[in-house]
Amino acid sequence: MTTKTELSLKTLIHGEWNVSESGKSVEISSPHNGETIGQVPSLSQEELDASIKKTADAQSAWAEKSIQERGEILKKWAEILEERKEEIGESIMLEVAKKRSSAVSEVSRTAEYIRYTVEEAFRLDGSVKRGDGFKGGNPNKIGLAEKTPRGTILAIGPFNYPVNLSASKIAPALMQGNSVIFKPATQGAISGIKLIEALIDAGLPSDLVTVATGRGSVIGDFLVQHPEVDMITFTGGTATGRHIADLSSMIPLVLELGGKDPAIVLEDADLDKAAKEIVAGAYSYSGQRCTAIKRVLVQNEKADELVQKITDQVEGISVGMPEDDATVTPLINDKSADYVQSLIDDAKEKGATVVTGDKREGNLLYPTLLDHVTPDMKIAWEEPFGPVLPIIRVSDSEEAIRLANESDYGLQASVFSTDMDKAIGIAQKLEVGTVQLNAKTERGPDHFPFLGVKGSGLGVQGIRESLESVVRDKVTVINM
Ligand SMILES: NC(=O)C1=CN([C@@H]2O[C@H](COP(=O)(O)OP(=O)(O)OC[C@H]3O[C@@H](n4cnc5c(N)ncnc54)[C@H](OP(=O)(O)O)[C@@H]3O)[C@@H](O)[C@H]2O)C=CC1
Ligand SMILES: O=C(O)[C@H](O)COP(=O)(O)O
Repeated sequence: MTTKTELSLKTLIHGEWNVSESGKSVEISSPHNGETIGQVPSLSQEELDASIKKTADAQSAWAEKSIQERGEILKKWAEILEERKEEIGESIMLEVAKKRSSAVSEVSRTAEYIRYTVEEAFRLDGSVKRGDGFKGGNPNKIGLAEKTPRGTILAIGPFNYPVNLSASKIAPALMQGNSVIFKPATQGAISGIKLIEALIDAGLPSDLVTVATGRGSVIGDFLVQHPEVDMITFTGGTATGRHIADLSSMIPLVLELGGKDPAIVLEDADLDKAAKEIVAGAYSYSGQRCTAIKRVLVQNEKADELVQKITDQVEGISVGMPEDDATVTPLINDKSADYVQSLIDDAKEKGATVVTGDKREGNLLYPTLLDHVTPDMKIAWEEPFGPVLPIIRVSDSEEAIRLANESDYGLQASVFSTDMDKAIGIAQKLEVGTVQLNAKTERGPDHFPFLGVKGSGLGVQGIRESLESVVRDKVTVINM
């Protein structure tokens, strides 16, 4: 069902589907075969400015609708996405070279996310306080602390989950009565437009969303600093996140950024289980997941055995094209592949052993396992976003904890041990958002809080947490 016809897509601007007034567009090609899939409008600052104002103006009427009415539209959105999952999945597959089955399941996962968001929003309430709860306070004062929308939310998504990580920002924002400026990743923008088409088809008033297509390097700073933007929720690289944090002023930010998740394997671990989880965690979607396992810290005594078990599995990973449902597919672009290759080359020059892989065809990198990686090598610290896993051998759990925490990142970590007390003790010392005991690092289930510390982020996502992030308190005091 691969679409060979080029699409000339319109974006949602001024409440209508349109191209850019300038006639400019950005061409989108498939990472795995270079074929042009289509063009998305490259919007100018003037166009964006007018559309953002219109979207901001539409917000108060939306907030006045009942939560039931908003929920009905979002539930319909989920239903349409489920109906269109093959078509939208195809688009994800072509745009970001994600294997077909994962691309389709990303759409179903998104529909579930939206449904849960609607249900969870019904359960969130404000609070009532009596004035005499504070010493010297007056019982005749009753404070009603309601949750009110922040206004207009700028949602910026990454390429690797162009539908799921966009909807997981847009759905909570709309459900809570906000309007949305959606900046999709350019590589992923076609899928992002299809996501919003489904939303408008579900009955959302079209001026409530502006889809800000165009390169982030051209329009990003303008969007981030726009005075009508009341909050930014962003997923992407740490450098971009820091840049956004520096530019924006006096507005709340939620940032989900990069990671360098370690898998700590203790001498008493079940090595078969650890190897299976580590391989799935490190190489799925070619390692292009913020939550991918990006280094293994294993105790010396068990390192040889673990490396052998991991190698056996890595050599069985399917490598190829997303249409064939291969696990490892070409990376998002040549630049990314060059960077991953440079990390491999640096490690080799400094004495690491290539156990398997280190083979490249254009931007297709074969799954690579590096052993005897040491802290002087870049790959011990930098985030590759590709299918390469470094093994760092450690003498004890204290060294593993120290190396884990010396990272600039702090998204997730895994601890493999059959001694739960010991594993929990280590988990408590790790400076990360989430620790997985005896399992790979991953975001789901999606209603769990999801956060990174240090260079991995700011604020919390998850369903309840995302809903809470897009509202603020509004207090009315009844003076009886
Ligand atoms: N912690 C998490 O939950 C996740 C983190 N990530 C991280 O994201 C990175 C890979 O994703 P990638 O898409 O390449 O990340 P980028 O940071 O390159 O881009 C993310 C988004 O930001 C936009 N952007 C670029 N410049 C600006 C700017 N100046 N102002 C505002 N927006 C801008 C991009 O637009 P454009 O595409 O047009 O450049 C894109 O929509 C990895 O580091 C990964 O770890 C990814 C997924 C999840
Ligand atoms: O972008 C990412 O990498 C995701 O947030 C991770 O999600 P996953 O763990 O479900 O792949």
